[in-house]
Amino acid sequence: MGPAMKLLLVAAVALIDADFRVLIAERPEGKQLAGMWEFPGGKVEFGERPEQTLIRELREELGIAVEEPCLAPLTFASHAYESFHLLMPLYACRRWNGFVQPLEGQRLKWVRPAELRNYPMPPADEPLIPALIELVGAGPSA
Ligand SMILES: Nc1nc2c([nH]c(=O)n2[C@H]2C[C@H](O)[C@@H](COP(=O)(O)OP(=O)(O)OP(=O)(O)O)O2)c(=O)[nH]1
Repeated sequence: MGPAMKLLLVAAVALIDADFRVLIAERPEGKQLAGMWEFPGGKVEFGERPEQTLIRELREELGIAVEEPCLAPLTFASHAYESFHLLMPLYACRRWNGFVQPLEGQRLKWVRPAELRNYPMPPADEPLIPALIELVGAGPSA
């Protein structure tokens, strides 16, 4: 065993629209992994369940309201970054209230799962793409 590594729990969600596209957001300048495209979400705070984290983050970051039964577990990432080990459940969500807005100034894109590979994503995210393709299909352009 190597030195003890901090385990970081982050909840993420693939919002899926009526055209079978998935929402990704660009990580802003100044943050770790800046310029990479990621799924909305964030760190699970003390006392939170991952579903509560997502409901909170989706309200804060995108201005939409999601109900817990609409968050379906899809897959997860387990990835060793240099200074922590990321454990990141990825949920899928097709229903929400309100319109997605970039409330934190982040760039947003709706993309077909098969096109996710055209966007630089954090290394933890790449293994998650096949599960999304499987779930919603690659789309007509693939
Ligand atoms: N939300 C999200 N985070 C991801 C993904 N892939 C991935 O490696 N991460 C990592 C990046 C961060 O280290 C961590 C998420 O933390 P965060 O977004 O809540 O926090 P942050 O690094 O922006 O820092 P902070 O200022 O909010 O503390 O998980 C992803 O698809 N979505």
